[in-house]
Amino acid sequence: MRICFILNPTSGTNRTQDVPALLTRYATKVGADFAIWLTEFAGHAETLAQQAAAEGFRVVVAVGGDGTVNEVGRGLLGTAAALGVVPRGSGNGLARHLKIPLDIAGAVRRACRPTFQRIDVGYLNGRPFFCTAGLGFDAHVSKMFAQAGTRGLSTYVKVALREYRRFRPTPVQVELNNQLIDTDCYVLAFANAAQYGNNAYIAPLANIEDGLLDVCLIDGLSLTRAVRVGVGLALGTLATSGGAVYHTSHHILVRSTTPIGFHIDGDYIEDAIAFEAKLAPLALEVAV
Ligand SMILES: Nc1ncnc2c1ncn2[C@@H]1O[C@H](COP(=O)(O)OP(=O)(O)OP(=O)(O)O)[C@@H](O)[C@H]1O
Repeated sequence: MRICFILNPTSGTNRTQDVPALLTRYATKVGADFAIWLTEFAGHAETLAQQAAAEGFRVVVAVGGDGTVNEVGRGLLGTAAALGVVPRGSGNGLARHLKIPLDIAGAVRRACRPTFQRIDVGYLNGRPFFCTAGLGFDAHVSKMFAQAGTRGLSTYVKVALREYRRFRPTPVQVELNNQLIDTDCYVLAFANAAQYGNNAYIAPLANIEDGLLDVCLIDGLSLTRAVRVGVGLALGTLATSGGAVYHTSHHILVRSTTPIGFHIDGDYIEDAIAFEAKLAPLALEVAV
C-alpha cells in the first residue's frame, strides 16, 4: 500500500518544526512505502491529490488544517484513494471528529496502518465540505480571521468578540423537509461532523455516516444567549441547552433578500442571497 503525504507548509502555528523530516522518520519507522509532496499555493492540494490518486496511491494524507483537508478530500472524490489526516491546523475539526491522534507520530502511524471507513460529504452551493459549512456570523468571523495577520485560537476569540458587537442577523427563508421557516439568520450551520474544530461542538449529535446534515439555527445572539451558546459549544450541550434550534435533512434551501457570507470548512468563500445545501451519502473513503 503506497501512501502520499500532501503537506501545506504554511499551515499551523508552529513553523519551526521540520515536518518533512518528522513524517519521514515516523513513516519509515512503521515500514511504509511513501512519498511527501509539498503544496506551493492555495488550491494546489486538490490537484496534487487527484494526481496521487491517478498514480495509484491508496492513501492520500492531508498534512495541515481543515482547509488543506478540504482541498485533498475534494481532489479524492470519485477516486479509489482514501483520505488520511495528519492534523497541523489550529482547529482540526475533521481529525478530532474521526478521533485521529493530534500528534504527528500518532497520526502518521494511523495513516500508515489504517482501517477504512466511508463518510458523507456535504455540499453548499456546489462546494464540497467534510466538517461544517454555514452562513452568518461564523462565516463573517472566518473572513475577518483570514485578514487578522496572526492565527491560532486566541486571535480567533479576539476577532469573534470584536465582531460580536458589530454583527446583525439577516432575515431568511429556510426550506427543508417540506417545511418553510421564516426566521433570522445569526448563524445557520450545516454540520456533517459534530464540531467546528478546537472541540467547539456546533452540532454535538451529528453523525458523519447517517446520510443527513444537522442544521443548527441561531436566530439572534443577545448577551445571555451568547453565554449560553458559548458554554454549549464548549461542553457539547448546545443541542439541549436551548441556545439553538436543530433539524436534520439531506437537502436545504435558503433565500435572503440581502447577501450573507458563507464558509466551507472554516474558510470564508463569498456573499450570496441563495443557498442550497445537500449531502452525498458515504461519498468519501477515509483512512482512520
Ligand atoms: N503553499 C501554500 N502557500 C500559501 N497558501 C497555501 C499553501 N498551501 C495551502 N495553502 C492555503 O492555506 C490555507 C490554510 O490552510 P489550513 O487550513 O490547512 O491551515 P491553517 O489555516 O493553519 O489551519 P486552521 O484552518 O485549522 O486554522 C488553505 O486554505 C490553503 O488553500
